[in-house]
Amino acid sequence: MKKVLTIAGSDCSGGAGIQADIKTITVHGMYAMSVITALTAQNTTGVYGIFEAAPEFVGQQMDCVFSDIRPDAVKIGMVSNADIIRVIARKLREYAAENIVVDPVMVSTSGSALLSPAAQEALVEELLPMGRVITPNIPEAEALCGKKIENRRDMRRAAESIGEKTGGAVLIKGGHLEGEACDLLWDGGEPCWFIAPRIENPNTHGTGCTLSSAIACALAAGYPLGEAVKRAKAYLTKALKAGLDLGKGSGPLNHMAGV
Ligand SMILES: Nc1ncnc2c1ncn2[C@@H]1O[C@H](COP(=O)(O)OP(=O)(O)OP(=O)(O)O)[C@@H](O)[C@H]1O
Ligand SMILES: Cc1ncc(CO)c(N)n1
Repeated sequence: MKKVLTIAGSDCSGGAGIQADIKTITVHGMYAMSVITALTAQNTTGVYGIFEAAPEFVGQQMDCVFSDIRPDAVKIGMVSNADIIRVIARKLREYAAENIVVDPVMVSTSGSALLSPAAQEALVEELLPMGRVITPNIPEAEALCGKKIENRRDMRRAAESIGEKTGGAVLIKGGHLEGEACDLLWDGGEPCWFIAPRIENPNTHGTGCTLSSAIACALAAGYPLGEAVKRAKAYLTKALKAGLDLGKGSGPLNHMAGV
């Protein structure tokens, strides 16, 4: 059985973060492991509290995972502070982790900041260059390239500029633009578009977490990056289309509907 590790924050409401990742990995028929960087008190209406893990404890969790059950792929989500980011980067290097997908989580779907400015800098310097692919959404891509993104042309320019900075592939998710749900993968050559119809479903809590863990699963299964993104997007689209409607705000996906 393939093993996939998620390094992320806990979402007690179950739709994003560690919980979304474990559900996604499990329905892909893979063995899920988790290194928890922070506990969040959140639900479909917002993030109300964040309790960060001590950096040494994040390191200890990584030692326990890598020294025993080596992951075939690693997904990184919310990492919250610079010291945690540095420990994660050091341990990933120490264990020569493979197939790393970094979702540079900065803001929640509900608009709350999940990353401090100092942590943003550490993320860019230390963690993004380790990713086989990084998966910013539109506001995150804007923060990373310092320019506004309003259309597909802007997405293309941003992907190239971010990719040149980090040295790896970039998938910019277009969920926050209007019209079709277009994501752009840039891996050094001609960019590749992944286009799905926009689903009229306001319940999009955890779409980004779910997509990045599904990409990690496909990489663990041995698919090349383009195929991994294609499969992950198909999974995400099905999970969104299933039309689960829970909570008072932007609700979660049906992770079970995707496979
Ligand atoms: N209404 C929608 N219909 C179809 N696909 C969507 C829709 N909204 C988002 N997506 C897709 O979901 C994936 C995640 O994109 P999105 O831009 O929502 O990420 P995100 O903001 O990081 O997510 P989150 O912060 O909610 O976890 C992308 O593949 C995007 O195209
Ligand atoms: C813990 C966590 N990670 C990521 C997101 C992004 O949606 C969230 N809301 N919560």
